[in-house]
Amino acid sequence: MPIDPCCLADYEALAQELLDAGPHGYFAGGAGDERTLRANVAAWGEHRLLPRVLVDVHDVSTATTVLGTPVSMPVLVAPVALQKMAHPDGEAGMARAAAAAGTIMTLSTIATSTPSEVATGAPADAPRWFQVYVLSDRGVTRTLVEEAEACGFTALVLTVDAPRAGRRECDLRTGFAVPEGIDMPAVTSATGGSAGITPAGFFSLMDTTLSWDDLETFVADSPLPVLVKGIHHPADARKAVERGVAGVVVSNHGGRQLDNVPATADMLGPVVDAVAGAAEILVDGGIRRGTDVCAALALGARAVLVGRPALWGLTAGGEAGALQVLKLLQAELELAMTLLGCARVEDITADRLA
Ligand SMILES: Cc1cc2nc3c(=O)[nH]c(=O)nc-3n(C[C@H](O)[C@H](O)[C@H](O)COP(=O)(O)O)c2cc1C
Ligand SMILES: CC(C)CC(=O)C(=O)O
Repeated sequence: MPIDPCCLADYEALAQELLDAGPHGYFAGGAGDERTLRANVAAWGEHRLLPRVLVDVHDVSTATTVLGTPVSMPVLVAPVALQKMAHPDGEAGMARAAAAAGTIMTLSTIATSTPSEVATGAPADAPRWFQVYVLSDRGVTRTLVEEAEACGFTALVLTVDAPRAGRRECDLRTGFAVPEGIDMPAVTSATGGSAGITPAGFFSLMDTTLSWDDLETFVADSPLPVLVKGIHHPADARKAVERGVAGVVVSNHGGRQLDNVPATADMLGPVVDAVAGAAEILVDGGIRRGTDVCAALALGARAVLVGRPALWGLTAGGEAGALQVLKLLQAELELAMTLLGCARVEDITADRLA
């Protein structure tokens, strides 16, 4: 790496230097005018933190649990497609980095590795989640989910905010298509090949009829806990909980789907209130600092996920780079907790918001 990155933005700059315009635009870009993409980052900064002093902070721990699973910190790796396009280490490298950091990695349906390749390429006992896109060819989805269950993934994350791709103008400008040699097994199973496919191409595989009844059946049939990802409206969070989900991920897909929706920092509180403790609430979008993690927890999230930051680390240094990013966020979180007067994650409550 050309410089010693000292914050996540440094990794972002490194990733931009290393990637061609097409892949960079796909990874970095958002929908439309990218208002929501920018708002996601900015809005965490609007929730100001209010320290309490003279608290014993000689021994601060970022450890917590998510759905009962112990993790080193309330920061998980979000599902991100096409990771071998960032670095040959791909999803297995990301899974090893998450395991080394003591946290959970979520594997995308549109990954460049199968669930079993990831499971064999990373420590067997590390917790991993599998993100589910329901494709029109439901047999492809079922086979992938069964493979993930068989090789030890511990939860399913059903993404519900992406029946089509948002209007991603970076991809239109660069004419982005998946480069030769990058295979997505799910796409290949559904179509016979994945060379040269565009974002519109892979989104055309989605089952756009997906409904609340499907969610109910999916949860009832799943041997694993199910989280639903892409919830914006508090009433939808309640409906998901009524159908038995174990967790709700407040997410606008990193500003990549419908532009002009609120920042996730602003959607979180109403969802927390609506769910009232009946399921764990996670949030993603724009988390770039340990202080952002503190704000999310103070607003009632159990944990956050990071998408692009982990990808910048992977781009910059493969598995080692992704691990550095996760460790950096953990160190920032530990420092923020110390200065906020919170020795334990459960001490980060609404009382610490200005
Ligand atoms: C390049 C890229 C690919 C993504 N692929 C998926 C995916 O396959 N499945 C999914 O549920 N979300 C996907 N997401 C959304 C992320 O899981 C997450 O919601 C988002 O990145 C969070 O915002 P952040 O990047 O600001 O952390 C993707 C995001 C990016 C940036
Ligand atoms: C391959 C896509 C379906 C992945 C995705 O969710 C995205 O690009 O945001």
